[in-house]
Amino acid sequence: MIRFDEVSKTYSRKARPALDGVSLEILKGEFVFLVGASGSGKSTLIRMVLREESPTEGEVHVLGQRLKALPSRRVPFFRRNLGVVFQDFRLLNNKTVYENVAFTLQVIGKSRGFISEAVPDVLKTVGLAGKASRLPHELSGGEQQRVAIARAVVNRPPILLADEPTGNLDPSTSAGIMALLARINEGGTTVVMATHEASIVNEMQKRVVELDAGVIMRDEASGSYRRQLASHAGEELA
Ligand SMILES: Nc1ncnc2c1ncn2[C@@H]1O[C@H](COP(=O)(O)OP(=O)(O)OP(=O)(O)O)[C@@H](O)[C@H]1O
Repeated sequence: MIRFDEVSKTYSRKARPALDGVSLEILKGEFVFLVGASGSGKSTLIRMVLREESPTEGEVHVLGQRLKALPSRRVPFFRRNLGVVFQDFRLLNNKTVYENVAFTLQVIGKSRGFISEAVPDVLKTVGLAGKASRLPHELSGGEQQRVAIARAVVNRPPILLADEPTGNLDPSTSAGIMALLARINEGGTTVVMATHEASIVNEMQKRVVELDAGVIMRDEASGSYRRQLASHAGEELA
């Protein structure tokens, strides 16, 4: 689904690399947390999957496509396969919940009939069936993030990328968003989520890829926010 082969990224020649020799394979249907300190390269990795950034060295493959070989004019079409959610929701503030979700489908040329079925369906999935005509400012933060998730998945992309999707939410609202992401993942969507929130990662026990200064220092099939020592089962390292 997603493969990084020895990928490095240096934004400017003087700076240290944001990613440094990263090799990684993410399979269909996986739920993967990207963790690591601020500046460790999580967002850079996500932006590379979207082909918003290109590697300085190495190759990125997404859905069988070698991204380096993808012509720029085909990038918008390629991105239809990728749902994206950010910390700051990025909704269109003058459009209703319904219009925010419908808009993405209009842009890619879906028929009115398709849109009028798909939008109520996905709003129901994210728990916003009764709020279709609200404007974003009439919603709580958690509800706004649900709209953003609805918009990201309405076209049923095989991959959902989430960059700190719970970063602006309180713990109980975050738990609801994580339950929603888990449900979307159970439907077969591959989810890659960058986060700083230890409790969420510890709770979910999914694959954890930890970056440190652009290097993968840990990749566990079912892990916690911090590396666990086998001899100290259950006890976290500081
Ligand atoms: N557009 C850019 N131009 C120059 N340097 C950048 C750019 N984007 C990121 N960097 C640098 O690359 C490194 C990795 O940044 P990145 O945003 O990928 O980290 P992160 O792990 O997502 O951090 P955070 O958790 O704070 O979002 C940092 O040193 C950052 O300053």
